[in-house]
Parts: sequence; C-alpha cells; structure tokens
Amino acid sequence: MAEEKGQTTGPDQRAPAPGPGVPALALEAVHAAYGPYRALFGVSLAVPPGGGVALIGPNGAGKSTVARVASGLVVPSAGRVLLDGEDVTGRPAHEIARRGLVHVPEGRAVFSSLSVEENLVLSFAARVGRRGVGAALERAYAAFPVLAERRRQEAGTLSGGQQRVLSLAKVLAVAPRCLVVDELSLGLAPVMVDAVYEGLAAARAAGTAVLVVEQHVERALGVVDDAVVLAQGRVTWRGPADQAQAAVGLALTGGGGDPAESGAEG
Ligand SMILES: Nc1ncnc2c1ncn2[C@@H]1O[C@H](COP(=O)(O)OP(=O)(O)OP(=O)(O)O)[C@@H](O)[C@H]1O
Repeated sequence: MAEEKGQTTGPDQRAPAPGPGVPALALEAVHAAYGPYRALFGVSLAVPPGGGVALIGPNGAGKSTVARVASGLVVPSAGRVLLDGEDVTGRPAHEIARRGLVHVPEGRAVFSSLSVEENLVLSFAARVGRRGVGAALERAYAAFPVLAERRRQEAGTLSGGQQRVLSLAKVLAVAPRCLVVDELSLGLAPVMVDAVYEGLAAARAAGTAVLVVEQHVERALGVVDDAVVLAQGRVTWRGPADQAQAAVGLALTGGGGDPAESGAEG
C-alpha cells in the first residue's frame, strides 16, 4: 500500500557523484498502489547524470505516481528506487531531498502570506545555508526577472503562472543533482511556459538531471534527450525524444495496456 509522506528540506547531504554509467535516478520494476487501487505495474526508467527524460502519457497513466515514488512521497509495493546507484527505496522524502533530488509537484508550492523574497530566502537557507543565500537570490532573479520585479509582493497575490515560476526558482538556484517536475506548464500563459522551460534548460546546462512529467508533450520533448511513454501504469515505449512523437500519438489515443489488468474502473 502506498504511503504518503510529507516532504521537507534540509542542508544538502548528497554523496559525491559516482562513476560514469550510474544513473542519477533509476526506478527498477516499480509497482505502486493507493490502497487497493494499483497504479504502477513494473515501471523502470533511468535518468543519467545531467540527462533529461520526459515521462509522457494520457491522464491517469501514473505519471505523477512515478514522480511521487522517485521523491519518496509514495513507497513502492515492489521494485527499487536508486539515487546515484544507491538504493533509497522506502527512505523518507526529506532524506531523499537532502541527497539532492528535488520534486516540484503539480500545483503551487509557495507560502502565500510571505513575500516572493521571503519564500526564496526560506528555501535557499534550508538548502545552502545562510551564507549561500545572497548568491542564490542573485541567480534566481537573473534567471527569472519577473520575480525580481515582484520581490516584495505577497506570493499569494501572484498569478498562478508566477507562483509556478516561484516554486521552480526556489529549487533551481541551488542546482539540485536531480529535479523531478510534474506538469510544470499546466494552466500557464505561454510567456510563463517559456519562462519555466528556459529555467529547465538552464538547470540541465548546469548539470542537473531532469525528469519532466508533462502533458504539454512538445515542450517537454524539446528539453530532454529521451522519452518514456506510460499508459495505464506500464511503460509502452521508450527511446530518443526526437522519435517519440509517433509513439506519443498512439499512447494518447489509448494505445497499450489493458484496463482490466490495471484495476481501472472504467
Ligand atoms: N491519492 C490517490 N488515491 C487514490 N488513487 C489515486 C491517488 N492519486 C492517483 N490515483 C490514481 O492513480 C492513477 C494514476 O494517477 P496519476 O496521478 O499518477 O496519473 P497521471 O498520469 O499523473 O495523471 P494526470 O495527468 O491526470 O495527473 C489514476 O487512476 C489516479 O486516479
């Protein structure tokens, strides 16, 4: 049975990077369920150090569940989660975060009564310590000028898109080893979609491994090397991002998987 756990952050306690060929993040034959409802059936994927993988598929395919398994918010019922080759299956989400994996979940992850700058400072202090805060703030404002303009504004009064940018900026300025982003562009104005994808490209350029969960398929494929297609809790295709469009078309119109086996109710 899946177990939901709260995610907190703390000082970065990541281990030194391992040798070449070891993925930054790997899921091996992961099964996961919400009570009696089985959501994932033997899902395997790997994100190389500094690499980018898009996880795509229709509504309810299990994409967010994969993201939650990666970050420790959902504990797999079978299979393993590896960070830099180390088995972290069942470890609490805060420990996984300390090892350098950051999950930006669907929705807005900001403190609405605090200002933009207070949100950033809190997040940076927890990750890089007080002395690193000034430099992290500078990087965040340089990457996302919209936040610099609104640094004193209460986060709760920002538009939805600006809040998404803020939740991304909170993690990107500290160069996580691995970033898992879930539906980053959902409901955003095009200019904000550009801003968050520029942020992701910058993170990759700085060496962060990225797993992008996204229904906005074309944008996601543009920022990664490889794609994994999920349907009804199973991987139905994997390969280079530039070959994924045809496979994605099939998956999004219901190709692959058997609803009866997946436990779907209709
Ligand atoms: N907390 C939960 N409790 C029970 N069932 C859940 C829960 N979260 C997700 N599910 C179910 O698990 C399945 C996979 O959900 P998940 O959110 O991982 O899919 P998804 O591919 O991310 O879809 P979407 O794009 O709609 O978010 C769905 O059938 C969903 O209804």
